Amino acid sequence: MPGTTTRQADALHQEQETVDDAYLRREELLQEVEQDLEAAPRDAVEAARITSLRRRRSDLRHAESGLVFGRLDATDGTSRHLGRVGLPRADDDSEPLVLDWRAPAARPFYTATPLDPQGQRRRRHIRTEGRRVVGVDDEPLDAGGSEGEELVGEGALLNALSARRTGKMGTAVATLQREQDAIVRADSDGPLVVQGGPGTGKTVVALHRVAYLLFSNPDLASQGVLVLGPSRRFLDYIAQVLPALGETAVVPATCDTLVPGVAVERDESRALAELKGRVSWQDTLTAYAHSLVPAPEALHFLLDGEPHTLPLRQIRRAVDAAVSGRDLHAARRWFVENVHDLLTDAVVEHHDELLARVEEGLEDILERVDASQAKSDDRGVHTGATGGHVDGTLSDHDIEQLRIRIANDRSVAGVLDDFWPLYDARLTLRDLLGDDAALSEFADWLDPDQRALIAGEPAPLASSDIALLDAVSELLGPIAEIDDQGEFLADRAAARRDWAYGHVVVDEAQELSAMQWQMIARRVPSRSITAVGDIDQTEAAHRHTSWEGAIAPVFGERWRRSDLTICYRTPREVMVLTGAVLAKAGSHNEPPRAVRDSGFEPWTVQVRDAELAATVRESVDAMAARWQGGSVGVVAPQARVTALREQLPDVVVLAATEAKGLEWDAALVVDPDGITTEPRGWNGLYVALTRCTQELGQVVLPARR
Ligand SMILES: Nc1ncnc2c1ncn2[C@@H]1O[C@H](COP(=O)(O)OP(=O)(O)OP(=O)(O)O)[C@@H](O)[C@H]1O
Repeated sequence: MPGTTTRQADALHQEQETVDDAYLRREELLQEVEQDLEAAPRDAVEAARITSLRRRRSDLRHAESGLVFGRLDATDGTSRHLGRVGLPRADDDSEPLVLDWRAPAARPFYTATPLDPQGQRRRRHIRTEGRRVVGVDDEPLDAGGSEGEELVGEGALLNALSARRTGKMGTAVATLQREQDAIVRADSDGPLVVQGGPGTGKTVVALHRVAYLLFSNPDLASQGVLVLGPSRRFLDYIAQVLPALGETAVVPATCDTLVPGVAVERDESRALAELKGRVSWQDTLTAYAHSLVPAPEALHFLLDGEPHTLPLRQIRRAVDAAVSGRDLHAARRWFVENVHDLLTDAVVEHHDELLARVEEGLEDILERVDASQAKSDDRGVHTGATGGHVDGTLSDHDIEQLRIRIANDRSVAGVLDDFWPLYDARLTLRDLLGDDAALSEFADWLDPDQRALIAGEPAPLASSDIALLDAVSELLGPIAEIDDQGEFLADRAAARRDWAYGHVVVDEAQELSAMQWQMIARRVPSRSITAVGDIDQTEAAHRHTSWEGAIAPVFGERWRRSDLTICYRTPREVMVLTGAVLAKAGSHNEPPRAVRDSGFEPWTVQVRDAELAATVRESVDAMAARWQGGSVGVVAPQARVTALREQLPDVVVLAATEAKGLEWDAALVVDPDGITTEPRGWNGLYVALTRCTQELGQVVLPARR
């Protein structure tokens, strides 16, 4: 229809003008920020302003794509453009040229429907390639509607979803759906667990939530946000999806990298990973750390050749006072200071006794000398702070000097070190884990075989040791105060094990052991946590089958749950296969509903072992030809991966474990039965089947006996 084409051309033209204005305005704003940044900070207020300017610069620089992606036309005749960052007009008072997607006024863009138009007449998605507007998708919101209109901006969404997958994760900021938006903007008090099946946008939601929280809660930038992902590859996503995040207040990490200066040094069996992830370790380690508090005894010191003894009674009191509510090293510091005081008192007392004895002797002599002379001497009065050096008693200053000398005395320090040594966290953990007798005392919930398994492990750290090490480090406390260093908050936070973050986001949260949850809880005293995951994709050794089982040991009842129910990745043709697989995995959940058809029926070829290699090669080549410009991936049982990789050097070949979180246009699942016999069983196959955005092929071998 020519009329439609003209209207479309007009719309493109009109939006191009806005987009051009927006890029110009962004340039101006960037220049202003650069100029402001040239001035060196003079004080703390200035320094905070500089930090916020840097953040603004980073936001502006990284908003190159998606600078403007939408428009809302209200029923009152006003309209607003939306984009990745807000762009105020030069005369700050009027409506911004572009509204930040995170601003409250932008919300109807993600939530308005014809049934609930929220004062809006039309929603427009503006598609751009670079700086060029290539399309607009309009959705009338004033035409009334029916129940069950599930998708927001359907045209733009389906367009985005059918785009080729290049291996890089795209941004979904323009097409976030209602149930996703509700989670992105949810309150951040207390733990929020988001359950979503494959392809429901859990990672998308988690990362956009970080951006939203930082925008809506400026204080968060000074506390930092920890984003925990399953792997380095996930962490790279952060830079791809929300590039501006990485530079300032966000610390990306995996559970294995959470303790600064410590890395995983070896693999471990699933049996050991499961055992060492149990929450019972928290009590075990607490009791073990407590056993390191020394048993009180009288302490003997030698100062300036003089012996001094602090009796058992005093030491017991000092130890008891020190340990209450403190970690072991803080208690030790408290105790040591207390002993320095006690020792100072003892020396002063000793000095006074000596003096008194000298005075008694002197008085005998003085009685024999002229009484008037003795009177004028006035030696019997203790003048405290001022007269000490005159009359032989110690002044406050003398006592302070004495205390300093005692605090720096090597022999005193030696006695205290012997009595209450400093503990290295790693050696302490090793001492416990490597000692069958200690394990039977402090971990009586382990049976003898389990103890032997743990005590027989080599010293280098495995992944499950990191969470145990973190718990031990917390119980011991730092040996000395740590200096905060680094220009950006993210650098300073990452360098400290004891940094208290304002919020923590966890992706693939179903994989966390109870001890890893403890490790996270320690880092966010406010418990402001967003955890996204799919309990049905659990791979970790603990194999939790419910969020209650996974979370309750650490958070009890104090957490909320939200569900994502729509699958944006995997097409309907494939998702219908997954219900049976999920049931075989023992899940009571339904797979998520697919949002679209791909038009490709999943296919299966049966081969004998001898034909496997050739069939896989052929299938991959055919898929690659069909999905040019996109991606093809192969998922196979672990035991076949090496051989397949040699045979297909140009294709990604992964075990089901490694494929979690990834997606390709086409996926070839090799030997699905073999995948179900791996430790993850049917859950592994569920992951494998849900990796494609368009086409699924399966190469099946004869059933095993
Ligand atoms: N609202 C959206 N708009 C556009 N694309 C989206 C949207 N939500 C999700 N997607 C896309 O769907 C795909 C799946 O998203 P994502 O990887 O976040 O899902 P997931 O739930 O983490 O999946 P998995 O459980 O398999 O790891 C990605 O390509 C993502 O970009």
